[in-house]
Amino acid sequence: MVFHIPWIYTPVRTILAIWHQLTKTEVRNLVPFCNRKRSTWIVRRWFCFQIPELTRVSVMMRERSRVEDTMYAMQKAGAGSLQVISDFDMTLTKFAHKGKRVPTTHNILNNKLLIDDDSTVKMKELFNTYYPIEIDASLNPEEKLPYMVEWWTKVHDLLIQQRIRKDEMARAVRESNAVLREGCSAFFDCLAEQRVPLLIFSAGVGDILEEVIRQNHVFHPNVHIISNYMDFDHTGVLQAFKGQLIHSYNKRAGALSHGATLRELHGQPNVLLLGDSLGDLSMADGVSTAQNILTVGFLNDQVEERKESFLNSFDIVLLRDETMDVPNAILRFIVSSEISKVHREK
Ligand SMILES: Nc1ccn([C@@H]2O[C@H](COP(=O)(O)O)[C@@H](O)[C@H]2O)c(=O)n1
Repeated sequence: MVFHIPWIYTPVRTILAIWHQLTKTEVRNLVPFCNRKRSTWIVRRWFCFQIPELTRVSVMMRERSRVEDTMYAMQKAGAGSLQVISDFDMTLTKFAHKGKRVPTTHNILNNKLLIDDDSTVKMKELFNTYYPIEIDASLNPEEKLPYMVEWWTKVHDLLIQQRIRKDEMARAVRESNAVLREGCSAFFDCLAEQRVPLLIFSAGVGDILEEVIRQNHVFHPNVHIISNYMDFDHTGVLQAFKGQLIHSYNKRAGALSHGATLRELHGQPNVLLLGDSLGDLSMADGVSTAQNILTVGFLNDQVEERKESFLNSFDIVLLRDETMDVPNAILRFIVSSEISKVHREK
C-alpha cells in the first residue's frame, strides 16, 4: 500500500540508496534467499524505487518483467557495453510545443527563405496527403511502403528544383520552431560523458538534423548519423540527394547497407533503441552482435488507434510524453553500476 503514496518515495529511496552504498549489495542478489513469490515482489518494488519514472500513467509495458531483466543485464554490463540508436524527428525532437506541431527536418526546409510560395503550398499538401498514411493503424508497413517512396521522392525532387542554397540552411533552422524534447540535451551530454555511442538513424534530412543538434550545442564526438544527405554543386546549390533513399519503413535496408558505421559500434552489444514509428524497430538490425535490446516507443499521434500495435512491438511505450524523462532515467540506471565507473575512468 505504501507504494501508492507518492511522498513516501523520496525518503524510502534515500534510505535504500544509503543502505545500498553501505552494503554494495544489489537487492537482486539477496532475493534468492527469500521465497520465490516474495522475491519477485521485492525486486519489482526495488525497481520502482530506483526508476519511479516507469510508474507514471503515461508509461505502458506489455511485459514488465522483460524490461526489468533487460535493464538489469544492461546495468551489469555497464556503459562500456551500451550504444543508443535513435530516430530523430518526433523522437529526439518534440511532437508539439506550445500547442503547435514542431517541424520535422523536411518541414524546416519549407521556408520562404529557401523555396518559393507555390512550393511551400505543395509541400504542405504532400504532408497532408501522405502523413496520415504513414501513421494509419489499419495499413501494414508493406502497404505503406510505395506511398512513402512517392512522398519522399516528390519532396526531394521539389527541393532540387528549388535550387536550395547550402549557406541559407543554418538561418532556416534558427528561424524554425524546431525544439528538442525536454531533457534531451542532458541525454546527449550524459551519453558523451559516459562515452556511449549515439547513432541517430533518421529518414529526415541529415544536413538539417546536424544543424539542429549543432545549434543546441549537443553535436558531441560520440554522435553518428545515418540519414538522407544533400549533395550540393560547387556553388553551394542543391543538385541531388546522396545514396539510397531512407524513408520511415526501409530502415532495415538502411541499417544493413551502412555496415561500416555500424561496425564501429560492434563493441557495444547492448542497445537502447528509441523511436516513434514501428519502422524504427529495424534500426538495430545491422548490429549483428546485439545481446540485449531495450526498445522505447514514443506514441505521439493517433494514440488510441495505435496503442495496441505499439505495445505489441516496443518494450516500453510512452503516451503523449514530450520529455526525455524516461530515457534519461533508464540511462542513469544502466550507467550507475561499478563497471561503468571503471569504463569512465579509463
Ligand atoms: N517530406 C517529408 C517526409 C517525411 N516527413 C516526416 O519526417 C519523418 C522522418 O524522419 P525520422 O527522423 O522520424 O526518421 C517522418 O516520420 C515523416 O513524418 C516529413 O515531414 N516530410
